[in-house]
Amino acid sequence: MRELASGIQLEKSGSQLEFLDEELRNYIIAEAKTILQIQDGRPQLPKTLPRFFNQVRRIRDDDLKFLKKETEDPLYLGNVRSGSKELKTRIHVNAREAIPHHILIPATTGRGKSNLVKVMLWELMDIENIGMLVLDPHDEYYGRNELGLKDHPNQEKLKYYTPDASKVEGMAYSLNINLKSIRPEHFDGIVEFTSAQEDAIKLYHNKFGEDWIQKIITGERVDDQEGDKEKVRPSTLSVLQRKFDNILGIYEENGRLKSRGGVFTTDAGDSTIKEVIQSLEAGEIVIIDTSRLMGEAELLVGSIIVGAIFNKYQKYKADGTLEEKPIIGIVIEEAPRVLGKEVIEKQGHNIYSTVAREGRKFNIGLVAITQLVSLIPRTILANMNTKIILGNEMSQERAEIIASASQDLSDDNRTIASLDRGEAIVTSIFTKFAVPIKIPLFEEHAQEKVNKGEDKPPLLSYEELVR
Ligand SMILES: Nc1ncnc2c1ncn2[C@@H]1O[C@H](COP(=O)(O)OP(=O)(O)OP(=O)(O)O)[C@@H](O)[C@H]1O
Repeated sequence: MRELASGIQLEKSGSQLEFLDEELRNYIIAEAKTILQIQDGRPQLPKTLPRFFNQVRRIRDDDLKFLKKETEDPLYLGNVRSGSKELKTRIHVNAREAIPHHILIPATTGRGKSNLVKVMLWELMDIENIGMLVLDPHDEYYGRNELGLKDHPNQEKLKYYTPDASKVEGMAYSLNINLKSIRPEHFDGIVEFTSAQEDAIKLYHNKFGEDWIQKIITGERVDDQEGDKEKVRPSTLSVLQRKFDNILGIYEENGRLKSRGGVFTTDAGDSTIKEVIQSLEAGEIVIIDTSRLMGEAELLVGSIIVGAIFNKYQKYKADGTLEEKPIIGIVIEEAPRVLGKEVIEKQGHNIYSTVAREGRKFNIGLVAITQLVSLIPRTILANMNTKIILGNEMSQERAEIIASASQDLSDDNRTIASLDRGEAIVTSIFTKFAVPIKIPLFEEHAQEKVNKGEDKPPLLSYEELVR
């Protein structure tokens, strides 16, 4: 009947077409898919179909009581969504489980990735024993000039490193990294060197130890044993000098080393890396404002920190103390820069791809954000056991996301394309089914808590109490 009516509509009267009995003829076809069966209040994977002619209705909060059971270390992601209707039921994952199993946030631009990460970090500020390293290329999480993590009531758990700390109101640390903190392996898989350049680096490192970069930049000669032949060709040395200038902003002028941007230096920042690692090991959230760094320098800073943490955690595992240590999470934007197939094939593994493959054993996980999932190898995608899928209009990307999801999303291709800002689907080995959620807008979500904190009566001093 409907098909016939639509034919008439096309050919003749269009929307002016009148039905004698409109109510009777109009109907909506809904396709249903069984995702979960609730038996005695407990969710189970469905083995049977609902009865024929069973009543169909929209989901209600009451139906989701089983989700309300207390999760340990709950990381709130948003509320359950039915279409674009938001329910009251809140969705949490256990942060201590989900982070070491890696979280992937795939989305095209403008769909609310940054907002989601802000909400997640805000929530993590309340959870103990989780250290988060946040490489922040847009300097958007701390909230320098607007509401941000700095406004959280637990702000002492936050450490913010930025190149211009003195200009920041509130507690900020200078992002200075001494060249001596950088070792050749920190560049692995991040910066491409020819084999001649790699040999030169090895030679300088062997000969000058932690001063190796400095000596390359000042062009110190490395002569070979026989004394008459240079082991490093001048052209190789000058390419290395140019690379370090580009990446680190370090160059020589009138016999002195200069630092463009001031992040990498020779005269400060001896303890920065050590302090960051201490904070992470104390379960704090460390934001590194990398907005002034070149992409490679940002990855390098992360590589130095993550490499050191990874080594430490390997040792903790070996000596049986790993479980006493906080979980470590690393937030990285544009993840294909380090997890991309091409990058790994061409430049070999880097510390981030090592964490993606092996971090779970050492309680270290990634929160990887990307617009282009298809660039990441399936083996790595399959290892990312929680995916918070935001809207994506690129069909190839959707296909990859669906193929690597923890639940069957094969019918959800169009749904993913039409997800509005802040709407997402959470698919995870830690949820029984792929849950559609609405992520709150950070400003509203955070303001609620800030206001609540302000409503609290001020703490009384001892004198006031005994008076
Ligand atoms: N959960 C949400 N509810 C309502 N509005 C949202 C939500 N998330 C994001 N928005 C709005 O959408 C816009 C884009 O958000 P956001 O910057 O988080 O997106 P993005 O994916 O990180 O974008 P980009 O890739 O450009 O950084 C913002 O103006 C924000 O206010």
